[in-house]
Amino acid sequence: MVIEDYQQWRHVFKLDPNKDISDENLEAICESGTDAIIVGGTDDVTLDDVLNMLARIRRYTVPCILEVSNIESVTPGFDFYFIPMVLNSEDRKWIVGLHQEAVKTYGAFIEWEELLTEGYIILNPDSKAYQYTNSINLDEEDVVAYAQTAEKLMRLPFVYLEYSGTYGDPDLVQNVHDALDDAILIYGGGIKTKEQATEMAERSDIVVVGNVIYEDIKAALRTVHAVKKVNSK
Ligand SMILES: CC(C)=CCC/C(C)=C/CC/C(C)=C/CC/C(C)=C/CC/C(C)=C/CC/C(C)=C/CC/C(C)=C/COP(=O)(O)OP(=O)(O)O
Ligand SMILES: O=P(O)(O)OC[C@@H](O)CO
Ligand SMILES: [Mg+2]
Repeated sequence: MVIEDYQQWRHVFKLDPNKDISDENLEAICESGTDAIIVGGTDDVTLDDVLNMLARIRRYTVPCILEVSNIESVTPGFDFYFIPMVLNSEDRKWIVGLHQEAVKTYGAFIEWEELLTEGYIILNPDSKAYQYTNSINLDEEDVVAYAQTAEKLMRLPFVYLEYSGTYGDPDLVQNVHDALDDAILIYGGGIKTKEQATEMAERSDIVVVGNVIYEDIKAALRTVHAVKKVNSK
């Protein structure tokens, strides 16, 4: 796979290693035409579950990424490793602390070109990810400034507006998109319909669809075509 391929991605499914999915549904997800599969979750992500997910997804040609949530569950074999830095966390460990520890311990074994950093901004106070990472509440100006900090000062390839579990504010997503020049804007959270997928695809670069896979597989699959139909970035 060409390393720059991700710059063209528009739609990604996120599979939680901690949740069950049938072979039939996994095949439908992998063969859906989505651009990539992210394996990731907030808590209880184990090496066994990650390895199992990787082996099952590798039966298909779709690119497969591990979004690292803890160091114990990292394994070779993924196309990319997405590394979240939670910019609005109160606790330095989620911004750079765990990362420094991982580099200190495993630096010699890391294939750096496989790692891509995501400037995470977590916006749903009720989500597990928000609570787990001690994130803080932001107004719109703060969000835009964090996004620009990620792009202009930290030069991160991705800014991730994370509404995990709830549908976000399209105007805010649009304003963040307008404020960015180079970073790829990822939107994730609460997409359950093709209309929502379209709305967020019009305002971001990559749309992530997660939980609905486990609730309504047909609705999840419909989001792929909806996103691919949107041209404007
Ligand atoms: C190839 C190989 C084996 C070499 C070794 C390479 C190596 C060690 C690479 C790692 C290098 C590195 C710098 C790692 C970073 C270390 C680390 C642990 C960083 C912390 C990352 C972080 C901030 C995690 C927080 C969790 C988080 C933000 C998760 C986001 C995902 C999310 C919101 C998922 C949705 O949640 P879900 O669980 O689905 O929630 P619901 O159940 O409510 O839906
Ligand atoms: O699970 P949902 O709410 O679709 O969110 C997708 C993704 O952004 C979660 O990290
Ligand atoms: Mg989830």
